[in-house]
Amino acid sequence: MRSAHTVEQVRAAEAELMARLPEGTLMQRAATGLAVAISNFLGGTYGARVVLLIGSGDNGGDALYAGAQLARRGAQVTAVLLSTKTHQAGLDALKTAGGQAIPAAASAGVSGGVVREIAGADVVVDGIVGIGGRPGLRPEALAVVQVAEEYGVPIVAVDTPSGVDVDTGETPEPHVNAAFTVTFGTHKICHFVDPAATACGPVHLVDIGLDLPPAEVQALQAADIKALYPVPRGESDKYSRGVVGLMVGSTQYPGAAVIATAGALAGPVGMVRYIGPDAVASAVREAHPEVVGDGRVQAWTIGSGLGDELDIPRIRELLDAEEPVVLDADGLKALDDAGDHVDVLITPHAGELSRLLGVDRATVEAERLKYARLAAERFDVTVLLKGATTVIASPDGEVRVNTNATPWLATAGAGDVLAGLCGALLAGGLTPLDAASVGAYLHAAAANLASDGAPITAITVAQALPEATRRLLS
Ligand SMILES: NC(=O)C1=CN([C@@H]2O[C@H](COP(=O)(O)OP(=O)(O)OC[C@H]3O[C@@H](n4cnc5c(N)ncnc54)[C@H](O)[C@@H]3O)[C@@H](O)[C@H]2O)[C@@H](O)CC1
Ligand SMILES: [K+]
Repeated sequence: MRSAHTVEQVRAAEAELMARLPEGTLMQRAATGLAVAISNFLGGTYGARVVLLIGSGDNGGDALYAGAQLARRGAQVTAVLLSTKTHQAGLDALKTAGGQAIPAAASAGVSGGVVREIAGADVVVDGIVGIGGRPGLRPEALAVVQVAEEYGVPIVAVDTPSGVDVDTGETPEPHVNAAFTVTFGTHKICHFVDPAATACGPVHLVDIGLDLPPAEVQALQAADIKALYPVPRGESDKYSRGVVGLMVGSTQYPGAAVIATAGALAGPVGMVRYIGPDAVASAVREAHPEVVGDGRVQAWTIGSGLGDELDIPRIRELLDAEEPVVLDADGLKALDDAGDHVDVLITPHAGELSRLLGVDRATVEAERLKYARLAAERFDVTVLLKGATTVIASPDGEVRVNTNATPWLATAGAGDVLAGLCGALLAGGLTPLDAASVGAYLHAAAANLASDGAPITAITVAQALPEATRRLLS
């Protein structure tokens, strides 16, 4: 499991550890991890040209000490100082190791010397701000970052890409877009939650020995998902494995029923029931002869592709009943904020969540964590907010993210597969939070297998689910 902590939690853990260690130990640990990551990225240090962008705080200190280590191993290192205040001991270490430092600005804009240094660099190190930073870049920082972007020089973010909102993953202002990020002690929320997560690139975690409290946000990994998956036991039969009922698709969108059913059949259940118009039920049985009609179920998937044919009173009855429900797409129109919905998992994309909450879509996309949490609290449901990184928020405040998706998964019907699969996982006995976590992970894993760098369709994702599950469980 990967854990992300808040700035406040990290600061407290750092303070506690720093009090027990000789001064500067943590920063040296951070700088060494950073220097190793940069050296690996460059494929060696000798003769490499490294430019450090240095802000006023300890984030710059990390970059300066790492720069000193790289200089000692033969790199040509230049620190561009963005503030009148600089981490002095780090700067002294860099100079002692043979590095140089130059101020960023000339009287008008970035100095020609700085532009030449950046243009000729193999890598630029963003030590502008870390966890002490507010969102946005000051004009002089923005100007040098733009020079690096213009010349296509990869930027390594120290701890966090400067300019992002560390605790929310929001990017309301200009920020660094990193080729990769090297962080210390634990992940921060911006590493997991988009849009900031995208700005981080791959994130390398350097252990500096922090003793941390429970995380604010967790990203489950393959081993965690494997441990949650409801594998049938010797004594299981088709009923004890769980039966899921699907109330999805319509004469308007019969394909949604076929696709969601394919997702459910690839889940851990023993049986799938389909409830819908006769013509759609025939199409479902033609594609999947094993599907049966109405009867007792352990969980429902409701809503994908219902179009205008949704029966809101009937859906509300099922939401209030004992069996857990996955509520997707058009079915979300039946959700109200009265009643007990703790066994309900909703699977909106940003547009659907924006309609539920009465805010515009761009706002939800910009503040995904906030609105996923808000909806979980307001409707007393677990929310799976779809996107490049999926945010899953439970009504008791627990938050998980899923980060293994491929952009190829943004294809019509993919959400129907996910809804069917999550319903099967609920019927298999998982809690809404775990069903959402396992469902999002396997859905993305199947998409990666099906795609392998090429376009995919929803059905091919559903068809790849058994292989993705096999690889997970083997
Ligand atoms: N103290 C230590 O021993 C350790 C520090 N660490 C490093 O220290 C960093 C935190 O250092 P600091 O607390 O000094 O804070 P930062 O270096 O993140 O920020 C420094 C200062 O920049 C100014 N600032 C805020 N927003 C800005 C913006 N948008 N543009 C320009 N300037 C802005 C503020 O005055 C802020 O205090 C971590 O991110 C990490 O890189 C880690 O190495 C772990 C150990
Ligand atoms: K940074």
